[in-house]
Amino acid sequence: MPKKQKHKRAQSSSDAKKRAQSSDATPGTSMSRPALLAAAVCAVAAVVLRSARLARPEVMPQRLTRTMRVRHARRTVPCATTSVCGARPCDRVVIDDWLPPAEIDALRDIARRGAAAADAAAAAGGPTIIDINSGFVMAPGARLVNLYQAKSKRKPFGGEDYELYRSVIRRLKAEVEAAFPRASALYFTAPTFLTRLSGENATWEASEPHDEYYQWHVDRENTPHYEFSGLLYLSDYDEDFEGGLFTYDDGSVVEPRRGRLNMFASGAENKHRVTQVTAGQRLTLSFWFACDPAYEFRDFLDGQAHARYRS
Ligand SMILES: O=C(O)CCC(=O)C(=O)O
Ligand SMILES: [Fe+2]
Repeated sequence: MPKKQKHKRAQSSSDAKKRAQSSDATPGTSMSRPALLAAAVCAVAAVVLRSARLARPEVMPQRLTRTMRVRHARRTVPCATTSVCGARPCDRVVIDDWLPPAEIDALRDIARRGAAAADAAAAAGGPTIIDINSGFVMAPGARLVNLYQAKSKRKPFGGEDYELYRSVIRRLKAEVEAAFPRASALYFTAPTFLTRLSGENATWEASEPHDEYYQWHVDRENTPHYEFSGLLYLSDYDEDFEGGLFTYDDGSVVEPRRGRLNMFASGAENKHRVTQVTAGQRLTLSFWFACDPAYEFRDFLDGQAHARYRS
């Protein structure tokens, strides 16, 4: 070891000894008590600041692109109408990376298996709507298929699929209740869908009034007991598909991104539509919550059409 360096080491070890002997030093450290206290105060302040930053919602950008990653973006929107729920926020909230990629892939696979039931008869383009509860799959040009009444003995979904679906819905409920705090509970309601919007048939065109995804609409005007709407995107804008932007009528846009949870109050303040998908496939899980317990959909994977809600 070069002399100079040796000296430096020896010097610093004797310094350390001196510091340890000093009455101001904390046993086992080379820091004085005041310095240690200052460091602890700084560390606590950093944690407090960080959690304050995390607790503060971000403001939703006018166009939330796929590559932006928001932790909890909110736009405050005044309510356009009152509802049976009474006072509640009418905001729009987006949370990214809400579900881990493995669960997104599993939901994508459920959608793929469900949609396959209609594919033989359907034109590839347009929306395919899969109602996991009743088993109905609806696609343009195809007759209505019921997955649970199909002649084939092979059921499209198994126990693990249902378990995942139920668990996702349970977590969604907690998230919607946290995003839109109200005095009383919310109830998961029907219908709920996995939807595939396909751009693969260039000749397919949206037409009034049934292709409502592509038309301006208010969810509560279509289904009066909807209080809060939610969409969990299972595919990436510009990667998995083209077109397919979620657009509010005030011009703000949400680009779908895998794992992006898009929630909003279902009234006229949040009129929206989806622009036509022009290539690829766009997959979404859509769900709604009511505030009237009579519309609660308890055992929602019972294969029954949702003529009755509470089981
Ligand atoms: O898929 C979307 O982004 C929106 C779908 C929608 O508007 C609806 O299901 O009511
Ligand atoms: Fe909608």
